[in-house]
Order: sequence, then structure tokens, then C-alpha cells
Amino acid sequence: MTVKAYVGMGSNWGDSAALLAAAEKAVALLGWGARTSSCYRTAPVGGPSQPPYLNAVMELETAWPPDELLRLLLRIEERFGRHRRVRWGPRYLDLDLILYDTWVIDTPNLRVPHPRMHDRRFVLEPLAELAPERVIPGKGTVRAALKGVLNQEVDQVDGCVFAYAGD
Ligand SMILES: Nc1ncnc2c1ncn2[C@@H]1O[C@H](COP(=O)(O)OP(=O)(O)OP(=O)(O)O)[C@@H](O)[C@H]1O
Ligand SMILES: Nc1nc2c(c(=O)[nH]1)N=C(CO)CN2
Repeated sequence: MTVKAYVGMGSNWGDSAALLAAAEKAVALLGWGARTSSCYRTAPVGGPSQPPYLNAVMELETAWPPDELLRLLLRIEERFGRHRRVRWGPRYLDLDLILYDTWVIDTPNLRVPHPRMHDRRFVLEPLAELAPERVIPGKGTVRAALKGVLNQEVDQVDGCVFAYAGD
């Protein structure tokens, strides 16, 4: 069995564009048919004063169960030198499992849909490029959720060279 999963990527430390481009290739190896959104420069949400982020979202078809997929994503984060000292503080690379098919998962290590995704334009704007009509379980469509967060600042930018950029 394979399912469609969505992964959020973010970076606001180091060479963020190069980090996201390298992470994209690593994440694509966890499944098939990867598609990647455009890249956005986004104002930090929460946490201390910190540089703006680059964010993007990937779609892929995967056979990994969700807990394994998260474990593999966290390994990729570590490989790219994530430092995690302050909650919502700056990071080289952050990978979040935002949707796993229509599953709802609530375990100590994994919550899907990602519990804050529907409040975050830096997730919804790139996700809407790939799957505007997808339903966020319990929250309505991506397109509808996006309408509620348009006050947050995001700008589509060139900078990231993605191997699996959608059309
Ligand atoms: N859907 C998910 N995607 C990624 N990590 C998750 C998810 N649900 C739970 N987690 C847990 O959250 C931990 C990562 O927490 P972390 O401190 O990096 O959060 P964050 O990325 O800073 O903030 P946020 O969760 O608000 O995006 C992981 O170790 C993982 O066990
Ligand atoms: N703009 C933006 N803000 C954030 C981000 C992020 O990726 N982009 N990630 C966070 C913790 O996951 C907290 N705040």
C-alpha cells in the first residue's frame, strides 16, 4: 500500500536555499512521484527574534508507515546539522510531516495532521500550490484554511533550485 504524504520544509540558518534543495532530494528518496512547491520567504511565526525563513512543501507517494517516515525525516534533519536549543528558534533544517493521506494520528511522538499547520501560511501557501482541495482532517480544505491566515507575510522567491518542482 502506498499513500500520499506531505512534508513541510523550513530553514532560516546557514545557506537556506542550498539546504532546502539538498533536503528535497533526500526526502524524494523516501517515496515516488515527488512534487515540490515553490520556495517562499516567510516572516518567523513564534519564537525569539530571528531571521526570515525559506519554506516549501513536498508531496510524495510513500510505502513507509507514518512513524517510520517521521524517523527518517528526523534523520535527514540531523544530517543537515539542525540545532534545536530554543523552541521555535532558528534552525538549519526543519522537516514536518504535515499530512499522511487522511490519517489522524495522536501519539506522544507524532501528531498528524501537524497540529499547527492550519494556522500557518508558511505551510498552507506552498501546500495550496500542490493540493488546494485536499481536506485537512477536522479543518476543511487547504484553500479555505489559507483564507484565514492571509495576514501573515510570505513572498514567493526564486532562490531554491528544486529537482521536483511542480509545473
Ligand atoms: N507531524 C509531526 N512532524 C514532525 N515532528 C512531529 C510531528 N508530530 C510530533 N512531532 C514531534 O515533534 C518533535 C519536533 O519538535 P520540534 O521542537 O522540532 O518542533 P518545532 O518544529 O520546533 O515546532 P512545530 O512543531 O511547531 O513546528 C519531533 O521530535 C517529533 O517527535
Ligand atoms: N516562518 C516560519 N516560522 C516558523 C517556522 C517556519 O518554518 N517558518 N517553523 C517554526 C517551528 O517549526 C516556527 N516558526
